[in-house]
Amino acid sequence: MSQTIVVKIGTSSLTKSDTGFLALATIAQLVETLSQLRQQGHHVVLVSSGAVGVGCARLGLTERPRTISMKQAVAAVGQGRLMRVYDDLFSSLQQPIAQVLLTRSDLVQRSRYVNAYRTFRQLLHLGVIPIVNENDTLAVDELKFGDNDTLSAMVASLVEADWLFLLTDVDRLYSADPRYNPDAQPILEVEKIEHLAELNIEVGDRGTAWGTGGMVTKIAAARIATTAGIRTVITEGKSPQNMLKILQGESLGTQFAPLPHAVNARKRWIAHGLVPAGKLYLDQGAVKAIRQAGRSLLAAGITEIEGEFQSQDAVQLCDERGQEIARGIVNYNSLDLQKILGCHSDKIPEILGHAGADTVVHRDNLVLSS
Ligand SMILES: Nc1ncnc2c1ncn2[C@@H]1O[C@H](COP(=O)(O)OP(=O)(O)O)[C@@H](O)[C@H]1O
Ligand SMILES: N[C@@H](CCC(=O)OP(=O)(O)O)C(=O)O
Repeated sequence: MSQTIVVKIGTSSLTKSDTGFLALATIAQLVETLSQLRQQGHHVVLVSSGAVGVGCARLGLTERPRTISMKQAVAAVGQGRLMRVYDDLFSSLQQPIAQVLLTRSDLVQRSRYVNAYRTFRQLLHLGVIPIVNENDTLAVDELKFGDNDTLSAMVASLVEADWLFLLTDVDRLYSADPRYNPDAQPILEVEKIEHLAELNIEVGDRGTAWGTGGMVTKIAAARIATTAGIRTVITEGKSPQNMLKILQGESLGTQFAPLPHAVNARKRWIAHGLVPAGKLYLDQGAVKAIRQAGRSLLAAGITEIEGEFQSQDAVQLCDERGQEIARGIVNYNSLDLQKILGCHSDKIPEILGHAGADTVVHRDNLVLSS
């Protein structure tokens, strides 16, 4: 059966850690594996990091740039070279590819999100492998994916993928960073992403010198993807052919099972496409009504708000401890909400001087966090 497969490969797998040069054997194997998946009839998207790493190698820089302008300039050098290598290798296997550079803002507006979806579907329909990266050269700091693990999960959700493979320089997730903890235990399967906290996994604060985010962002990506009904696998980048075995049912890497009841496309956009502009703190009753009974949020259940936002912006709904329990589109701006929080809905017209929506966040615009 034809499946949609998104594969993300990190800088740590694409380049040699000692020289920064391209890991050509790995890239060739990746290209062969992805072409094979296409020949088997699957739809394939590659999310490839490496623009900054390859750009640095090209310019003879020995460490990752620190300033934004330098990083953006270096990425412009590296992205072109990276695509040239991919195109040479894929062309020798008669596999057409396309470059898709995304910025976070491309997914915030619903119409642009839907437009991106249509472009991906068309490329996949044509049998092309889109190669995606963040548009590092133009992305602005306030509105960035920041790491390609998150980007790949959002792309997987956008294209309604069945699988997300995160290829990295470790063979799977461990109970702690195996680089510093020789006793770290391998984790083979995560049945429910909500149970991950119980495993007490130590992820450190970052990955390799060239990677961005380390395991933290891979786990965040798994959270986004599994919520969208996508099976997610963390596995070794230097053996991309293992993906074929995993698709045949072999237990390699760490596999995160998809949630059985994936949220619909619009709610996925609310949860991950939109960037929250504020926080609403809820009392226990409201948390229970939203979490357990699937109700809308009313002004009466809000105890405090944070941030300046407009009506129809996305906001985080948090419990009393500040833990996010859901996200949604708010029906009031922050100034009005400040006046009506804690009040019964009947009192809203009197307080504001005009009739407002009955709900602060309607349940159709509200998505529970996993
Ligand atoms: N619990 C953990 N299990 C496995 N690896 C971990 C863990 N915590 C941190 N890491 C580190 O994450 C690194 C991979 O992340 P990163 O360097 O960002 O790779 P990539 O370039 O593939 O995105 C590994 O090399 C490893 O040192
Ligand atoms: N967009 C950046 C990569 C960002 C990133 O997440 O890197 P990595 O952790 O190596 O996957 C680049 O192409 O260099």
